[in-house]
Amino acid sequence: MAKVLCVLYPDPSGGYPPPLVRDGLPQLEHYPDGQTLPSPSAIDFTPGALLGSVSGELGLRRFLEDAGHELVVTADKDGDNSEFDRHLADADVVISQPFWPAYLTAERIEKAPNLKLALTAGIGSDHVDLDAAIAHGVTVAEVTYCNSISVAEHVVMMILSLVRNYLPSNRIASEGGWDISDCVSRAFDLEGMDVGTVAAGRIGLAVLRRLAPFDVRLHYTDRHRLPTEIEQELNLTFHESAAAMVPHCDVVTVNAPLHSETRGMFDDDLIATMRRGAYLINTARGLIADREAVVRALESGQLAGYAGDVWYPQPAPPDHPWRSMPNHGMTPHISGSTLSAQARYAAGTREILESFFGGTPVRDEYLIVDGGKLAGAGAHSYSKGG
Ligand SMILES: NC(=O)c1ccc[n+]([C@@H]2O[C@H](COP(=O)([O-])OP(=O)(O)OC[C@H]3O[C@@H](n4cnc5c(N)ncnc54)[C@H](O)[C@@H]3O)[C@@H](O)[C@H]2O)c1
Repeated sequence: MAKVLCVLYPDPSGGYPPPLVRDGLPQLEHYPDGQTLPSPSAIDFTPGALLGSVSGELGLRRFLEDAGHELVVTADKDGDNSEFDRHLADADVVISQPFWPAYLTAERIEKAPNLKLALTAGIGSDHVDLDAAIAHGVTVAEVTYCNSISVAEHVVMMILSLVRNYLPSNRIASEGGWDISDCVSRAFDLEGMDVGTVAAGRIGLAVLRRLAPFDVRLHYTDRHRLPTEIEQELNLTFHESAAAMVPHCDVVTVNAPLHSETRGMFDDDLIATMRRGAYLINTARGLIADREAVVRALESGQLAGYAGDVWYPQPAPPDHPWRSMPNHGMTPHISGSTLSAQARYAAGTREILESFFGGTPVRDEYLIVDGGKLAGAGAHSYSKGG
């Protein structure tokens, strides 16, 4: 029987469970491109409940224990003496969410001789050293599409928040003020702007689709070009690279995975080629943007705003400069962990575990690494040497 080690974020400060805000969730039929929703044999949770924190256990305990497996759930993931490290030594499966990532470094994979499956309850498996997983025959899987639309909605929200100067204006209202000049001296309409996405995969394309009605000019770059019908439908301008695209944009959104080609992409040099006063929204991964370069660009006014929910490391330390830089709209890593998304990735996690323990193939679109190489969604979207 297997030992499943699951790393989740801490419970709410007010205790678990938090009060239910709404009754149930809307029913979806399938994902926008027709991909089937997660399809485990059953679920042992109520959709809409908080599943991603320690006491939520992704709704997995009954299923795993009934099958005779051991489930260990912890939020204690960092430092040499963490509970995660102690249990990793004989774990067969590690489950982690990108919001509170258990960094599966090469050293940690080395110390986990039984490890066969690293499962991301969410999307984005860069917290796993993929080269080490390849070398050690560890399968890496994630719940592809589970929160792509959740993130796309968040991106649209943050673009509008920055361009219209929403957050400072909300603060002024909350604090009893009526300083209209202060609110509007940084506020613009999005209409007519050039908006570009670095990557037009599930999230990037969903952002483009959602922005089209705003009467903006849409741009994208991706290593896979979109079908001509989609380019024509959305009137997209394709660019060969991010470097070729960003000088033409007022707003840039980053929606690519973190790997060798994207690490540190938004550095001083690339940001210097952007339009003065451009906005940069990064909900992909913190390390795609150079931490200090972003701060410098906001301080100089080269960027008018930066927003996102991804940092490095996570959780970010209290003195991380992105917490205090000017004109930012940062949040903790939340965009892909709405209660709606949690229901999908908890179900998808169970689906992957059912395949893994049942000896049937994990859906190809869920695979990042398998059989000692990049596979499935991983082969499409990642490069080795991340
Ligand atoms: N903030 C969050 O909560 C959150 C949630 C989900 C995903 N994400 C991040 O967003 C990423 C994308 O998610 P998705 O669902 O759209 O995945 P996806 O696999 O559908 O799309 C990724 C796209 O990136 C493209 N790409 C890869 N390398 C590139 C490069 N060097 N230049 C340009 N394009 C490149 C791929 O061709 C693909 O089209 C994830 O890998 C993850 O890092 C963040």
